[in-house]
Amino acid sequence: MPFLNDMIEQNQRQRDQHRALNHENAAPHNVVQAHLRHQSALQSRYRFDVSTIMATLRGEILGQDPALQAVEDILKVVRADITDPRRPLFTALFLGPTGVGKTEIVRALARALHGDADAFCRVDMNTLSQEHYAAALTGAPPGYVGAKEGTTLLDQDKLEGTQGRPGIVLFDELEKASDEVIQALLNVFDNGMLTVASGERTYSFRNTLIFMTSNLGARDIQHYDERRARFPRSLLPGRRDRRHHHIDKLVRGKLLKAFSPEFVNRIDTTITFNWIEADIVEQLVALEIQRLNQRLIKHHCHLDVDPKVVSFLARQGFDRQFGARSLRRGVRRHLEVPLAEYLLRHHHPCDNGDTPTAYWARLENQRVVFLPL
Ligand SMILES: Nc1ncnc2c1ncn2[C@@H]1O[C@H](COP(=O)(O)OP(=O)(O)OP(=O)(O)O)[C@@H](O)[C@H]1O
Repeated sequence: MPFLNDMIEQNQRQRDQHRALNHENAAPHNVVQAHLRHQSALQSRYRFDVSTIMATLRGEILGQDPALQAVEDILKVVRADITDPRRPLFTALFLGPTGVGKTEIVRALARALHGDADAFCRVDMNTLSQEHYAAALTGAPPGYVGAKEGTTLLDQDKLEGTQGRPGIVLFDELEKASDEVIQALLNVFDNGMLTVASGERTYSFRNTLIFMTSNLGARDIQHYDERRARFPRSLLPGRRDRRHHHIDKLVRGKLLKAFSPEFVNRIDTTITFNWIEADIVEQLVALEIQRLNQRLIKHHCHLDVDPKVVSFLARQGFDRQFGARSLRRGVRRHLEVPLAEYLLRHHHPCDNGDTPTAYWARLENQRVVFLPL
């Protein structure tokens, strides 16, 4: 009878697994396999879907595959709920040039995880370099000017997250942090706790994804790239891996000069972001227009742009040195300003649901159509 056969087989399997687990000389590999087979369900307190989050991130962040891969790896380990409970869930350091998506990836993650791009606690290390603010993070003696600042610097809810979703904190411009702040962070990396303002308040980072950004080495990357640009073949897509490898080495060297090995050694992942390359510039412009359209929803309008306009904005707005920010400036100048003028003239808050009539302009002899939704 198939049913009996199944039961006999299952019993035999369980006996084998048991024997494998108890066998003194069993190879570790076998033990892990047997043990995994024994587990039937994932027992995780986290309630998010890694592939859904990654699909959102991949739609929002372009040209940064190694960084996206690192975030995916982080999320998998967290979702499986196998991180060390006495430490932060993960610490990642994002390095590289300006305007390439280091902060945006954290915003996109906050949006995908918590439904709000600002649902993360951002600490600007530049501000912390002022002594009295630093005291707010490191714990000032009572009566000291920084002693009461802890509550304003760290947003406990955003930092600690919820039972099913991790909190997110971003320490921006890490290279500007003072030695005391770095020491405080080192303790956080070690035991996931931070006591500030003379012991009055304790923050737990044990359910927190810690991200840090730094522009360390950005100037060296620029010089290196300028030298390479004299040899156009070196900028060909096929050479990118070698170039990225070299830049990564350069930046890591800088990192070790700026911070102690103990600090660097406690960071789980260090990623050097790529320059924005010419071949993704049009996609970035299209993405900026998509973001603008999201913001236009509340005005019941939509912007319809001819692909030739996208090419124009990509051509004239791109400056590699300033990354995607230069493109945003082009979109603002050529699209946002005329649209804002149009909205102010034709779309009054007291319209009572009236939608504006379609508007269109010419940019580089191409149509930019502004449609009522
Ligand atoms: N790779 C990218 N994909 C999509 N959008 C990007 C990307 N890089 C930059 N952007 C756009 O440019 C803006 C600026 O990027 P971001 O704030 O991430 O810069 P950054 O790398 O953190 O630079 P900085 O070190 O100067 O803070 C973002 O808000 C986003 O609109």
